Amino acid sequence: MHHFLNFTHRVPELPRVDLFVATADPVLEPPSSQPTLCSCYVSDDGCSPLTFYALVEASKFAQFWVPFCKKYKIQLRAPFSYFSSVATTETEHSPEFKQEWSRMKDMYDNLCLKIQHVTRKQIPLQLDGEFPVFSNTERRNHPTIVKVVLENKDGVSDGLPHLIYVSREKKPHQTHNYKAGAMNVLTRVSGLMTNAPFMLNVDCDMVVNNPKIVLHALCILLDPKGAKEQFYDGIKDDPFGNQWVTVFEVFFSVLNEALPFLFSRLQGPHYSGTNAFHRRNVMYGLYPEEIEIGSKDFHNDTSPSDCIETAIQVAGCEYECGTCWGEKIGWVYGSITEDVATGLNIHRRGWRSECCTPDPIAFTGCAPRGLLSTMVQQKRWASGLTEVFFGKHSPLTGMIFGKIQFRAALSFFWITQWGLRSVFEVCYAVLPAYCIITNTNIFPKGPGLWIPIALLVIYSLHTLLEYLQIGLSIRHWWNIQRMTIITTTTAWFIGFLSAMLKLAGISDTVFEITQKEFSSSDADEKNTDAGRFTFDESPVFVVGTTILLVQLAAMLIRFLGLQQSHNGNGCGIGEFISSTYVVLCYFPYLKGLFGSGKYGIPLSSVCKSAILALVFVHFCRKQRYMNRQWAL
Ligand SMILES: O=c1ccn([C@@H]2O[C@H](COP(=O)(O)OP(=O)(O)O[C@H]3O[C@H](CO)[C@@H](O)[C@H](O)[C@H]3O)[C@@H](O)[C@H]2O)c(=O)[nH]1
Ligand SMILES: [Mn+2]
Repeated sequence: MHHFLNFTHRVPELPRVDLFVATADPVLEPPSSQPTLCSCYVSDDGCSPLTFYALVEASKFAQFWVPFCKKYKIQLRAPFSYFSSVATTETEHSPEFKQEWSRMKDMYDNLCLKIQHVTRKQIPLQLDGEFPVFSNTERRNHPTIVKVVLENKDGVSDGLPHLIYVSREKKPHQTHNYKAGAMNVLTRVSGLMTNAPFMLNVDCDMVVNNPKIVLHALCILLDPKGAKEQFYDGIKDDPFGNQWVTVFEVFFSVLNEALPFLFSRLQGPHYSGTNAFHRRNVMYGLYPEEIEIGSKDFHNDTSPSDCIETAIQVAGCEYECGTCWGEKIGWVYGSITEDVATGLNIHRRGWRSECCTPDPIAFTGCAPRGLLSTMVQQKRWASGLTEVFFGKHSPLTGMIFGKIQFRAALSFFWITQWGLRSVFEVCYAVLPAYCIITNTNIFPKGPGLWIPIALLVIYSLHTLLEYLQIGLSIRHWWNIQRMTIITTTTAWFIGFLSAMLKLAGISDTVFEITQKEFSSSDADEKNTDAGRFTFDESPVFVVGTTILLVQLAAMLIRFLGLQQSHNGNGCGIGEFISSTYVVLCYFPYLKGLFGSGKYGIPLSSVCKSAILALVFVHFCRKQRYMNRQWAL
């Protein structure tokens, strides 16, 4: 990352950029991944001496690594990705390069080893020297820690940029607003220290893939603003549906295109929380018409270490009390998908956003690699989006009272109804089973049945073509179809329920961090886990198992002939096909019923599901009985 900033230093007429990295948990987000993105402002919500240690060590490494990259014009500057991609030593390189290359490789391996040892507690972290501030801290209870890890004192244009570690103050009973809170603290701290007119924020699980991204983005930003992300290092065929390939290919590019035939041009892609550049002024709540391009000079000449005292103040718990932070200024509070809420809030002021898609792609990131982390993430999104849907910053109010254009509002509407939609998805998933049990129908009989069948076939072919067109496999397509059914009916449903509990004032939603699963390709081959479904006792799996058991019970009832006798208009083949389709989607769960260890659904979850399924069957049959009485 350093080099971009240097790049911008070297071209004096370009404005500067402050880079924010958020990290929150040294266990789920192992710091060994962080040196890959050496950065300007690092927020550590975990208040972890480990993260700080990793940062200090990484910055030492950077002093050798960055000159090496510059000398040999290396594009992929994240050492993690650079050294794991093969074919670097062998071919037609000069002996000098080879020698330096292996020296860098040794240094990097050494760095990783050091961090690993400390992570695995093989070497205790000495809390002396730089570290005593961490000695009496708890994650949820500690004063602000601000450390200047690197400082480019003399403003050397070729030197490394400032690197600042910030762990904002936490008090046990004070809400800290998760990532949004962290970003707002960085906005203020950076405002004091460097105050660049633009800022780039990335999550700790992102890797910079194209060192020229800042230049590319600035080109756009000197007009509007850019946001775009892609994922690297995914599992083949995306078994848990996390890579969002078609979403980025289709949805984002559509949002970004000028589609002249309908209304006006869209306002641009949604802010998705990471890999985005913002104007500082936008984050300060300004409207487009309040800004005269280039009129305001953000420059300040103080050096970061002069501002530590003030920085500690603005990173304190009480600083925001009674202010507009999280409301009109900065990242918006009140939703655990702060990105959508914040994006909406920016668009409603009439700003436009734009995708920046240089070649090679600017950022690569890490998508959850297992079912458990997928569920955590999807559940959080469903809760957060539901909070936005019913909250003050909903797309509807944005359109009516703000400047969100009609079609932009529709796209926000589409995304924020994910949680609510799950209620319908669950109903649809159990409806065929209901029909089979009660011997009723939802589909027409005879030739009329061809209508829903044709719809299903057309839909499947259409989506399949979308995948094949961009070179994805049929397997990939099916994985996505299946995971769509599974996540919408389980994780989203639980997420929706927890958002409802929050709205009812019963409990609060919690930002559960997704595990960052970095793995190199050779580890992946040995790792038989890749792509296999694993389960735990989360309620998410109870919902899924219940849906499956309900279908199985319905089929059993049908085969045992326990359905009520036909009165000419009973359940037909359509309902049966639908129910089979649900079972097909839930096939990994069926295997899970018989699996053992983490590959099996825990007995307690199976029992809960069985009880729920029995209750469902019971009510179906009671319902049928009541219907019959009513008919008589
Ligand atoms: O209290 C917290 C919680 C999280 N984070 C950081 O937030 C980022 C995103 O968390 P992660 O667990 O990686 O969630 P993802 O589901 O991968 O994140 C997506 O969804 C989030 C909203 O739900 C957005 O904030 C992210 O930018 C977007 O990539 C990470 O850098 C965390 O360190 C904090 O700084 N403080
Ligand atoms: Mn993430």
